[in-house]
Amino acid sequence: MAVETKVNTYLNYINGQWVASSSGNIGESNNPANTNDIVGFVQNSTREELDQAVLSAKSAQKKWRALTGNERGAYLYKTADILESRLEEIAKTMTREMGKTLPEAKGETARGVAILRYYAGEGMRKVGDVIPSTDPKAIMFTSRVPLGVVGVISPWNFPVAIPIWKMAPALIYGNSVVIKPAQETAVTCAKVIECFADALIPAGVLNMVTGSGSVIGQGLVDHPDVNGITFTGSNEVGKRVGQGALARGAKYQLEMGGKNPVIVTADADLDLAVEGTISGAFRSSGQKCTATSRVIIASEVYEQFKTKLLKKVKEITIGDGLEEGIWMGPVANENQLHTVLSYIEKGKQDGATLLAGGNRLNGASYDHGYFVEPTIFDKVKSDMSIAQEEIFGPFIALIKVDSIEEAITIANDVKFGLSASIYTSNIQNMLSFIDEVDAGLVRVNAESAGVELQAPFGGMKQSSSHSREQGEAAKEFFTAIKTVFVK
Ligand SMILES: NC(=O)C1=CN([C@@H]2O[C@H](COP(=O)(O)OP(=O)(O)OC[C@H]3O[C@@H](n4cnc5c(N)ncnc54)[C@H](OP(=O)(O)O)[C@@H]3O)[C@@H](O)[C@H]2O)C=CC1
Ligand SMILES: O=C(O)CCC(=O)C(=O)O
Repeated sequence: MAVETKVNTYLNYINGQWVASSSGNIGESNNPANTNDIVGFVQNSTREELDQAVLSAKSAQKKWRALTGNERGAYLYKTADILESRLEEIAKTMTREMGKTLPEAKGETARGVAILRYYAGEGMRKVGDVIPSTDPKAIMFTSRVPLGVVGVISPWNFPVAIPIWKMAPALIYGNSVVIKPAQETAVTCAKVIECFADALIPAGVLNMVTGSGSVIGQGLVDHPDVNGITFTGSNEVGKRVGQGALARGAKYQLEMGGKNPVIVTADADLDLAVEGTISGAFRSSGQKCTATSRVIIASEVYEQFKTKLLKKVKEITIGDGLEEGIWMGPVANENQLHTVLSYIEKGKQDGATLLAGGNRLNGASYDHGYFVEPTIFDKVKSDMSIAQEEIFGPFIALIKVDSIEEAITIANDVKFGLSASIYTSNIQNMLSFIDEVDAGLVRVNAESAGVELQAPFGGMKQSSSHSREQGEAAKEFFTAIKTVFVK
């Protein structure tokens, strides 16, 4: 619950109470479109608060798991209704806190509502199978039990959808939760938690502790009473989270980076491909793990595609995402800005040609924000760092190829394997791509970003811990299977 001051201060939510951190230390959450705008103050918490949250989650979980799935689902339905009634306000907070445009933020909040309803319904679906035993007098079946306390570590790029797609399945299957959201978007997360609190979720079942990744995030990873950790964020931190959880035998799930390719073949509908490239690469300022970052184009249509792409990129309006008519907002923070600008320099140094963008935007409404132009590099080789490393900004690399085989080889020539897309009208191209591309999400004649909540989501190679989130797949992580033999 917010404390009424001029700029609200957001508290931790522990054991059903909104409480300040004993550190007395609060941090500012700023608007990346205008850093003078303070969105709220959030707690920089200590390990003690984390311990209290885990303790209350542990004791509340026993009663929570004893409820029927239907009863747990009722809390999620109620939370969904409350979130829906606050959609506009929470979406605006999201735009102010991390920069994506208001229509995108509204879409994401609506997606949060839909995810809650999906998992509320999951409380009424089957949890096991009957398996024939070799003993004719026995019955054998599987059942599922919750893990216990689940730690959620979430990033700033989807501040409503990602926390919800982790918390909702954790809760419906009978786990209790401690969430540590990215400090960057802790205000938006606090508002989501308010919706659960207003739905009267029992005390201790859901807890939020804000603070730094190295203290609260690492604390969750190391805590002996946290039985499962679900993480989305960078590869570097994700690997540390996985290693920490593995070291003490906790279950873990990691969703990390991408370097997602779009292949454009000679027979593709080029207008459609350009539209999908622009949307996949530059929506949310390219800050999606599923964003397009490499465009691999058949030599026959390379120049034609490039001309159409350059024309379309010029139409992008950049500014404060709260303003009408703005298509692309700022990047989320100063670090992101520096990362993007440094890759622009690297691209030039490595010998690629800057085709469009490449600058931080200056002047009147841009001076207090982290605005960078949509950037396109030409003549990129697959071994250049701009073609290999996740940049997480409005940045694409164009690569020319002479065959579908070469296109797929280049598409796979990175350590990531999250999402991949192809634009083609040739069925054989489609089938080869679907079969051979290393990606957890394969998209044909559609942009690389775009996830449906009822389908499994996750990557191959270093994009994930090989697990899947969302849809029914979430059950695999948030429960443990028991095989039961009764005679
Ligand atoms: N796959 C994806 O969707 C995302 C990928 N990224 C990638 O990561 C890059 C950097 O973004 P950044 O925000 O720094 O990502 P991080 O991986 O640092 O942050 C993700 C989450 O992990 C937390 N965290 C940080 N350090 C630790 C730790 N030692 N132990 C446990 N949790 C920790 C963060 O907390 P806090 O923020 O409070 O420090 C945040 O909640 C981006 O440029 C992008 O490449 C980023 C976000 C999402
Ligand atoms: O593309 C999407 O909708 C989801 C992307 C995502 O999960 C992420 O960027 O972390």
